[in-house]
Amino acid sequence: MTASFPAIRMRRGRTEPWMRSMLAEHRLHPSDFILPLFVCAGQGCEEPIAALQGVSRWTVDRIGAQAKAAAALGIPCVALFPNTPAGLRSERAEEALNPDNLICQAVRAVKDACPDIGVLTDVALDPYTAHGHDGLVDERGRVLNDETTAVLVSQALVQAEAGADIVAPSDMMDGRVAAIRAALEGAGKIDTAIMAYAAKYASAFYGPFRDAVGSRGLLKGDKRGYQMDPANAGEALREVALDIAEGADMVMVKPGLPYLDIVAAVRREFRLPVFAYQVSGEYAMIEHAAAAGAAERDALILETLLAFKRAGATGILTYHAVDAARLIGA
Ligand SMILES: NCC(=O)CCC(=O)O
Ligand SMILES: [Mg+2]
Repeated sequence: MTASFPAIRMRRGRTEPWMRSMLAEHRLHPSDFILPLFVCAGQGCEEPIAALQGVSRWTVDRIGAQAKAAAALGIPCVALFPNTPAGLRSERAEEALNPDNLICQAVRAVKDACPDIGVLTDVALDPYTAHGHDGLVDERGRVLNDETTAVLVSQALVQAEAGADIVAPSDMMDGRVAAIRAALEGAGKIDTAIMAYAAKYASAFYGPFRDAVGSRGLLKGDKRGYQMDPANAGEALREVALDIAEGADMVMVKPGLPYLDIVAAVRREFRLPVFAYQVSGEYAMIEHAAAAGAAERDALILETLLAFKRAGATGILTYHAVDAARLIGA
């Protein structure tokens, strides 16, 4: 017999839906997602965010219902972000330490409405500074590392005290994970976890988020003095190794899709949960592509999210979490 047929027919595994389902190496589940929620001042309000079509800011009295709806879909955790009123933003971000600020009120509201969902809060000063940077700045406009870390420690404690389950330093200061861990232990907050934004890149994909939290136009200069250079991969592994050594329970890579090589490398190198943040610009690209008729929205959502799983992500922070959980229908 002549070998006039392919020795191996890969297509046999693709013939029928049941076969494809049986052989799938990765799949999406609602428990893969963390839903970011934006909080605004006021009462009884939903404020649609123009730059993030389909995403809104919610007042504290309405945030609990959003978390409840997410939990009902099987989403295990929400990430809360405040749009601090302009009058409360300052050079030194004092409002970040107010135990009754928007974020603390929102944490309590979510916990009241839905005790079973996890609450993650961002530790960084950009929603509270008048200059839009994640930390305190010197007279030349450079972000001060150790002075900022001291404020971040207090901010993390205030959030943990309000009930945050996971504090997520997103500032990229050196040494802040160790300082926050030590302070949490000292305060008896031994179960408050730290998800370190370990490899956060200085990215062009954050634009719509700055609208969402009201810091667009405030930023003086850029964040390249503390966030990572998109040119670098090895440096990301060093950042992750440091955050692990300092006591991070889980790490994050951000943005998401353009940095899947980093997610995959972190997964290969380390044995701890690694999350990816599909950021606002990625969300906007999908929404705009779908609105322009370039591609089918639901398919884009599911394919991009599945790509994170394939790369090795434990979970994904995504503004599409609710849509995706509905689409999966698990
Ligand atoms: N610390 C949280 C973010 O910076 C989010 C960025 C985005 O969604 O563009
Ligand atoms: Mg670092």
